[in-house]
Order: sequence, then structure tokens, then C-alpha cells
Amino acid sequence: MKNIAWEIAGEFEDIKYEKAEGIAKITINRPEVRNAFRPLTVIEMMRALEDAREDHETGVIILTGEGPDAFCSGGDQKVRGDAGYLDSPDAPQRTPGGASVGRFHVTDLHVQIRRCPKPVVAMVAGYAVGGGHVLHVVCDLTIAADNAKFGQVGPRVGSFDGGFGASVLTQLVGPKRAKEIWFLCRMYSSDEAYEMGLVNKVVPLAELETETVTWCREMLERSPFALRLLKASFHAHEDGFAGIQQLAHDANLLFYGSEEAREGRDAFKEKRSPDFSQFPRRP
Ligand SMILES: CC(C)(COP(=O)(O)OP(=O)(O)OC[C@H]1O[C@@H](n2cnc3c(N)ncnc32)[C@H](O)[C@@H]1OP(=O)(O)O)[C@@H](O)C(=O)NCCC(=O)NCCSC(=O)c1cc(O)c2ccccc2c1O
Repeated sequence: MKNIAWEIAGEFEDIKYEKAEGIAKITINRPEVRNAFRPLTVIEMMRALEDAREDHETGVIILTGEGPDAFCSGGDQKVRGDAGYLDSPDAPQRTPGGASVGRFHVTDLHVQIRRCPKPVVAMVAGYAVGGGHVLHVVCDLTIAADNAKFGQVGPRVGSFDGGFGASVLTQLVGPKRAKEIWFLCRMYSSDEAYEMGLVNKVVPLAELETETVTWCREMLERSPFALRLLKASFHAHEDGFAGIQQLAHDANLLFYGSEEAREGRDAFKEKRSPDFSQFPRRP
């Protein structure tokens, strides 16, 4: 298997952002706190994800954490305020966008991952706990190292995620298991996570990136628009009106390329009545 040569794709403080071969890799780079995210971390992840979405060369995105010990340990408890997360107690004005006023920046990141028309793959080594567990849950696929540990800790540390952290988790493992994960706050091994349908594949830690890149390369060989429509289709029901809207607008994107839609546009521009009689009324 050919090694991948990552190139730096942007300068950030809390994350590393790299690209190679049509794959973008976003790495939470705070191993000293088990890759917990603070507001700045999430803001940077959103910027990188937006770049990867807009980049025509990029077809798949990997989300991961630096080092072997953690994918992500969730919200940074050391900057947790009484109404969400702040930037840091000693530098409250630092992040543009008002992180001096606590809120849950990660809410928007979850939606962005779900909305992203390109597959997002979680590459998990070590702990994926709390909001870090929810992060891998909202990704489309998860490749786990054999040292990975999965779990929710909310009811142990005074938090809970009743958003995608509950609904999408339930879709993955079923309601009884999802409630067990949340109510008991146990940790699960990568093999247990695989058995539950939480992850797609478990590999030895040393093979984690190679395996993940293999999956990404395989997806890059597939039709990008088919992948886009599939992702939107999977989410259409789960995400309600917003999910249907995305799928419907993707249908419109295809319709715009048809002779029938072009006739409407051209007739308007040429100040004539459109002639739709030339198009079949499909049974
Ligand atoms: C992750 C652990 C199980 C790892 O245990 P381990 O024994 O390997 O390591 P240490 O415990 O010694 O940790 C090393 C070092 O890292 C610091 N650290 C670890 N996790 C965090 C964290 N989340 N925030 C801040 N710092 C962290 C730890 O303090 C050590 O540093 P020292 O300097 O003190 O030595 C274990 O660490 C663990 O259980 N961590 C806490 C996990 C946690 O509580 N996560 C937050 C849950 S709540 C959450 O994530 C959340 C976020 C949101 O934005 C939400 C938004 C909307 C709804 C819900 C949300 C939500 O629930």
C-alpha cells in the first residue's frame, strides 16, 4: 500500500489541517487534554471543514485526534462556564465570534458534518468520550484502532447531549443500547463498539491511518454525486424538513442541467413563452 504524503493546508492553533490525494484531514491537536475541544478548536474545525467542502479537489474528509491516547475527550472542562464553554478564563475576548459569552459551538459543527456533501470519516485511536464520542457518531464512517475506547460521560460530569448524540446514536445501536450508553456512562472497547454497529472496522493501532486512507481512496473511486445523494438520502428522514430540503435541492441541482429546466431559463432571458410541450410527461 502506497504511503500518503500529507501537505499542510492551513495554519491553525488548535488543529492540524492537511490534504493529499483528494483527502482532507482535520486533526484536533490538543493531546495534553486528550484532544478536548474549546471554542477555538471547534471554530477552527468548522473553518477547515468549510474549506474541504468548497475545495473541488477534495472528495473525502478524515476527522481525527493527535496521538494514540485520544480521538477527543469532548468539551474542555477547564473552560466550561455556567452557560456553555468560554475561550479561557484569562483571555475571554480572544476568539472572534463571541466565545467570551458561553455557548455550545459544537452544535453548529454537528450540523455542518451532517450537511457536508462529502463523506466524513472518523479515525479513532484511544478515547472517544463525551462530546468526542458524539463527534464520531455524527461522522459518516468510523475506523477504530484496537486501543479505542468509546463512551458517554455526561450524567457523570453534569451534561448530556439530547441532539444527534441521542438520536443518531439510537439509529446506530438501537434505543436500549443508546440508553445504556448514556445512563450508565460505561466505556466500551473497540470490539464491543464494532459488535454494536458503532464503528465500521477495527484495526491494530499501527495500521489505523493506512486502513482509513484505503477506505477513503476507495470512496474517491466512486461517483461523487452518487455519494452526495446517498448521504442526503440517509439523512432526509432523520433530519426532518432540513434533511428533505437538502435532498430536494440536490434534485434541483440535477434538474438545472436538463433541457427542460434550461428551456424555462432561456425563455425568460429571450422574453418568450417557454415551450415545455417538447418534454415528456413521464408516467
Ligand atoms: C478522557 C479520559 C477518560 C482520559 O483518561 P486518562 O486517564 O487517559 O487521562 P487523564 O484523565 O489523566 O487526562 C489527561 C489530561 O487531560 C485532561 N483532560 C482530559 N479530558 C479533558 C476534558 N474533557 N477537558 C479538559 N481537560 C481534560 C485531564 O485533566 C489531564 O490533565 P491534567 O493537567 O489534569 O493532568 C478522562 O480524562 C476523562 O474522563 N475526561 C473528561 C471527559 C469529559 O468530562 N468530557 C466532557 C463531557 S461534556 C461534553 O463533552 C459536551 C460538550 C459540548 O460542547 C456539548 C454541547 C451540547 C450538549 C452537550 C455537550 C457535551 O456533553
